[in-house]
Amino acid sequence: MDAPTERHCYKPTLRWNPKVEDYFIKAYGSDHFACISEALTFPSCYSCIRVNTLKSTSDAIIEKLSAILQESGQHYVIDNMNQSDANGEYIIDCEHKDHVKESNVPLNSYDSDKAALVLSESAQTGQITKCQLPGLDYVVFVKGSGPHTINYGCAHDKLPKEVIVSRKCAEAVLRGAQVYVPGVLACSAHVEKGDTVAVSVAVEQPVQDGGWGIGMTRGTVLQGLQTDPYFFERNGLYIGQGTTMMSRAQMFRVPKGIAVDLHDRVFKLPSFHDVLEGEIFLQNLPSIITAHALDPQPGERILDMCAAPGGKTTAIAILMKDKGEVVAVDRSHNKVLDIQKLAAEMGLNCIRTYKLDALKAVLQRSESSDVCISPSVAQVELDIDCTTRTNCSNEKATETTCAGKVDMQQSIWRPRNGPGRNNCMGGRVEKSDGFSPNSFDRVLLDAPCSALGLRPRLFTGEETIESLRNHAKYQRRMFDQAVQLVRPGGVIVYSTCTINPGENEALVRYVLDTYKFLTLALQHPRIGGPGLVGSCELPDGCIEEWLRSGEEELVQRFDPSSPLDTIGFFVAKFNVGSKDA
Ligand SMILES: C[S@@+](CC[C@H](N)C(=O)[O-])C[C@H]1O[C@@H](n2cnc3c(N)ncnc32)[C@H](O)[C@@H]1O
Repeated sequence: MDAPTERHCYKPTLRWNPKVEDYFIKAYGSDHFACISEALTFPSCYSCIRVNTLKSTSDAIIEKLSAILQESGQHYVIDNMNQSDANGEYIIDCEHKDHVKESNVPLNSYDSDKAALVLSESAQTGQITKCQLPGLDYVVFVKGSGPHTINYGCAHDKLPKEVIVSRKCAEAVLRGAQVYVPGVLACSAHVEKGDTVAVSVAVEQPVQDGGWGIGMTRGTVLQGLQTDPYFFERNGLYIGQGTTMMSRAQMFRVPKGIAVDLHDRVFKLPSFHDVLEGEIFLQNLPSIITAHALDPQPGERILDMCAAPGGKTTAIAILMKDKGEVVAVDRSHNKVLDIQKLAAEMGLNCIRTYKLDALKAVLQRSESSDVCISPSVAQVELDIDCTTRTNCSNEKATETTCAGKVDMQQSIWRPRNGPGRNNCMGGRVEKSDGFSPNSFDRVLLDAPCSALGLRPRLFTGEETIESLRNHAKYQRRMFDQAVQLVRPGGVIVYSTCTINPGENEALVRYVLDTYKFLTLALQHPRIGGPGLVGSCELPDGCIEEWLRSGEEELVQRFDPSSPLDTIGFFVAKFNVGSKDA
């Protein structure tokens, strides 16, 4: 067999909107941005698992996972998970991270040395390791490997049979998933069950109207010729080789199932789909650290403003030992059901879920009375809001003012057999009209964002300067609601999974300039890097202000090209002073 070709390899290049690319180059410098852009196309080389400490322990989970991995015959590199380099910096051993050293991204001076030390200790235990950072021993890492070079068996006159998958499918496959039927876009002719196929991905290309698109009909027959759709565009976009689980005809006839068993992968990452349900949750390290930074205490009342699917909600509830109240809201009905399902799986009772637009999270009061009235006075919604109050262990005085009217409504609407798990009636999604001002001890705003930190990403061209600005406006309006809902003396944590400074440092600037009673707070643990200081001129001439000197060490910016090898993420924590000042 011939050696792998330039075509049959994994060397993707991210396509950015040119103005967005210019903006990021101004923000990061061209070398650093090139590293970030490259890192985004790779998955992290380890899986991060949060253990539900109310049901199990890290040691028990490590034992169970080892047994599961051994049984499933999944092949992993069983060498050092993490190691410190000569400077004592925290390096996760990963073959594709060569560019990390070139990028010279500084690790922050806070906990990075400690992280290096404790994580290098954990390296000695092998493939599955417990996080040694103080307070984070409920986090377990499982190492993967890659990128691997795959020999697709190309000879001069013979090309492999092929399957092309959608970008979303490929991004999931790079994280360890299988190739499922709905993700398959095209396949070679005469493919039968059991054939060996090379799998590549079709990434959006510029189209005539100036946008981006996939000009391929699902079910396209590939001839192995240069006239095949996306032939040249797929150079360097091969993600693995596998065995078909069904014929070509079936792939485009059946609605579901595994289409290709991808046994030779560019990245080998363990798949924990449906494994140890309720005992563990697969979660990015920065997300775990965000819940930790909020520092929720048992008995407190916490608001998670954009909560679905509930990763951080459940992390918060566990940190509170399931004591107190975590109010988890999301604007999507189905996503609220996801939070309920996760809370039930994890056996958490302190979580109450609501469908609510976070932009309208502050309850409106009627001018003529002290009674809380929603703009759309829906009876069932009033009842629901008050069900929470009657069950709440740490009600706030402001909320008891509704009691008279509430009792009446409850007698009409309360279901006979009472509320079920998490006070959700039989999986129903309850609507909320909002919450009283100053009624939460802590608020988490894990804002919807451009998600330009998620990994792996094979396309980013859809974001424009305008769309980035719209995300930022939306986040500010949400933050305005958070400020009203948190009590004086409370805490707000803001986070995003984007590398866009406009949604991160610029939000912090807006907050500190607008609300003088908010101050940036120290976060524990702090292993992310410093924030960006200064300002940047946008293409339309507007100046975007970021952090001021001294503020940068108070936020955590997780750089995807840094040795921590996480997704791109940002966390800011604010202490809330007296609102009268
Ligand atoms: C970044 S995700 C949250 C992830 C979640 N915190 C977790 O850790 O599992 C953002 C969420 O915000 C929700 N969202 C977007 N706009 C919203 C709005 N106006 N009100 C409430 N939720 C909203 C989306 O439905 C999405 O589930």
